[in-house]
Amino acid sequence: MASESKFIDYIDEALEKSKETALSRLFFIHQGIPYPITMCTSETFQALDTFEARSDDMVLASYPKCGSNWILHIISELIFAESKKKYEYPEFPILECGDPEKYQRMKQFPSPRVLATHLHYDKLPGSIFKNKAKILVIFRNPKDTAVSFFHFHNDVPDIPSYGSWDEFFRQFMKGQVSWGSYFDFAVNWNKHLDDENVKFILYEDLKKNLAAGIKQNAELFGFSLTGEQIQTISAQSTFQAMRAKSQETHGAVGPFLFRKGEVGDWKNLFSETQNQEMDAKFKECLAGTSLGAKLKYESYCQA
Ligand SMILES: Nc1ncnc2c1ncn2[C@@H]1O[C@H](COP(=O)(O)OS(=O)(=O)O)[C@@H](OP(=O)(O)O)[C@H]1O
Repeated sequence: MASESKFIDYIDEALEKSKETALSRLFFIHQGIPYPITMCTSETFQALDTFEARSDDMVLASYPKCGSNWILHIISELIFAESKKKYEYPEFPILECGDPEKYQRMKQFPSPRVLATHLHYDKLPGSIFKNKAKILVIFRNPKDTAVSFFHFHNDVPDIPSYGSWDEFFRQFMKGQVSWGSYFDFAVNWNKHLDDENVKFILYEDLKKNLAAGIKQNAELFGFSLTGEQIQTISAQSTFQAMRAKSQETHGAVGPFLFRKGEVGDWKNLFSETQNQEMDAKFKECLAGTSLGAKLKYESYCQA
């Protein structure tokens, strides 16, 4: 039965498709990047070229498992605080997921529209830049990102599982997971973090100081909120608060999506060899870069 939430309906449909999909058949490649056939189609990618961004669209760009649902929640609370109207997602918020007609329907949606995406920078529709939509780029340290990704596959009963953490790690390092390589995604974004209309936020910073992160997001998207409103949103955006409501907000997958919400969980899975391999990859791709410094790798991945 269809629920009241488009969000939950979409997730349930994707889970239903996942049940019949073996890991070996999960991906299709579009412009060199693997995407899950349960969420993306080449027809939708083709239609995405016709998507017209607006200058007041709020674009949330992240690699999977870096906290997009957290930021989506914060943004909808910011909209609620200012408009007093609950922000209902008229479509599943990941821009590249859904049926090809979604971009036609989106033309009718009132502003502001909130669009999340896991697309790499160079795969984003050109109208986002042409029409100067604001983009918030969310990053999380690669070790916790990989661990979160692995658990999502292996904990959710209907999503194809990997044989072991070691197998997942090998595929993650090769970029043969949904939405491709974390490191390609990062290298691509590294050149654009100082572009006009682009702001960066780090999962670990948000975790350390939620109120400051919420304030920063509010400023980027032009919300003027009181300190009290920021505190209220902070209380509703903690991991515990979001996990407690996750079934209501995200359906059956909720408790798996809001799994642990910690920094440093990688220490429970990474072997010494895997640590060395990822440290070397980080060095090769990001050492000495602006994003490399912003990720605070020594603090979050080596301490
Ligand atoms: N409020 C809050 N505080 C701290 N951490 C949070 C919060 N909300 C979501 N999360 C954690 O974000 C991870 C899921 O990331 P995404 O939402 O980007 O996942 S997805 O790619 O859209 O499937 C996933 O990380 P792990 O718990 O490590 O698996 C979520 O728990």
